[in-house]
Amino acid sequence: MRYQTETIHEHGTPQKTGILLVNLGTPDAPTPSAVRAYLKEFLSDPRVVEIPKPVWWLILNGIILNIRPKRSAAKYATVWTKEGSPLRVHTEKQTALLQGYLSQRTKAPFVVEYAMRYGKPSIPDALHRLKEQNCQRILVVPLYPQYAASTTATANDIVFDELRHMRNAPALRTIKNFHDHPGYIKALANNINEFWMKHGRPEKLLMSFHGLPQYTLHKGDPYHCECHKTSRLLAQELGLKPDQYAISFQSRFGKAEWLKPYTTATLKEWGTLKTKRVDVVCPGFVADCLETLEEIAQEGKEDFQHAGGGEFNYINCLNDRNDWIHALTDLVMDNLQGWLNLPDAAELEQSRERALDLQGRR
Ligand SMILES: C=CC1=C(C)c2cc3[nH]c(cc4nc(cc5[nH]c(cc1n2)c(C)c5CCC(=O)O)C(CCC(=O)O)=C4C)c(C)c3C=C
Ligand SMILES: [Fe+2]
Ligand SMILES: [Fe+2]
Repeated sequence: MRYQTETIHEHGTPQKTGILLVNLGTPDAPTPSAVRAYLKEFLSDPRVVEIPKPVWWLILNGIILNIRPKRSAAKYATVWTKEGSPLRVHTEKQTALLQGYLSQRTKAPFVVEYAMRYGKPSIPDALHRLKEQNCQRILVVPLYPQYAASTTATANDIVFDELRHMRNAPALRTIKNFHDHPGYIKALANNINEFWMKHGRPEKLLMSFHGLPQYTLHKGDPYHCECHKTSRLLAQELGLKPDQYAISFQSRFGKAEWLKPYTTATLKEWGTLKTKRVDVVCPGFVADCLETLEEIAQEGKEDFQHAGGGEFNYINCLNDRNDWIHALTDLVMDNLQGWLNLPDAAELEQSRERALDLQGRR
């Protein structure tokens, strides 16, 4: 009786749990037209740009989409790989690895899919794929350690919107953030320590996070505080004293003030001070992308050294590291409490029979 409704529709097939990893999205190709389509979707999202629609529409279509696609495409071209955009390549690997790690941890049937908030594969398509594979429970995992309305919340919006149109909608859980998850912090520290084991320690470690407009802090985004907590925990794990590291915010977009200090300003200042060696890590990104490989590893290095700085190293994101995928598996398992005892196929078949009897259909 417990599974009456499902059994009529699902005909005794065992239910599965779906895990949906969501990242930001990336263009299909490093070309102005592909970048334009991507930017149009991204920058038309009112969760990302909070300027009244008519005004923003004119700026976006009149100026930004005429200038930025060409410039950004040239930047994308410098980081593009044979397999495609780094963000997509890493997210695909993370998806496949998580599927494997979960099946080692538990016998419960899982399906792991990934989606991009902008571009492909879309969140609605991924949700339908999960439903087709009989996932009646879905855990959404936005791959942003620190929560922001412009990243985490907008990904959730699309999920919720899609479920509104489903007759037999799955149960749904979302992960808000994991900025202080011990496994995530430990994986970040291991990654940095491994780099230092090979190359020695820098004079300064810069922890650079993606920026946000400053008004988001006053409007209530916990993002700024969560970035600070991540950096504090990471410094603690690495045994760094306050003068050995700093936090900064990168990727400023537009004319408004963004969270400070800016990454470029910090790197230029450290260059001017003749800092001998700086290592930069980007803990807010779990996968390398344009913002890390081009903006930090290339432009950041140039900013620092042009101002007079010495050695510059960019330390890669967590990508497909074993300890990080284990941490992600832990995070997922922690959020599946009470969901793992799925009914087996025989049990479902029995209750289906009962349900059909009750409906007088046999
Ligand atoms: C990690 C969290 C991110 C936050 C927070 C974020 C906010 C944010 N971003 C823009 C504008 C742009 N971001 C762009 C690229 C980009 N941003 C993130 C992550 C966050 N953004 C990632 C992972 C990427 C890389 C995508 C890739 O394909 O590799 C871009 C596009 C590139 C460019 O033209 O510079 C823009 C534009 C805003 C306005 C914003 C918050 C208000
Ligand atoms: Fe961004
Ligand atoms: Fe950028």
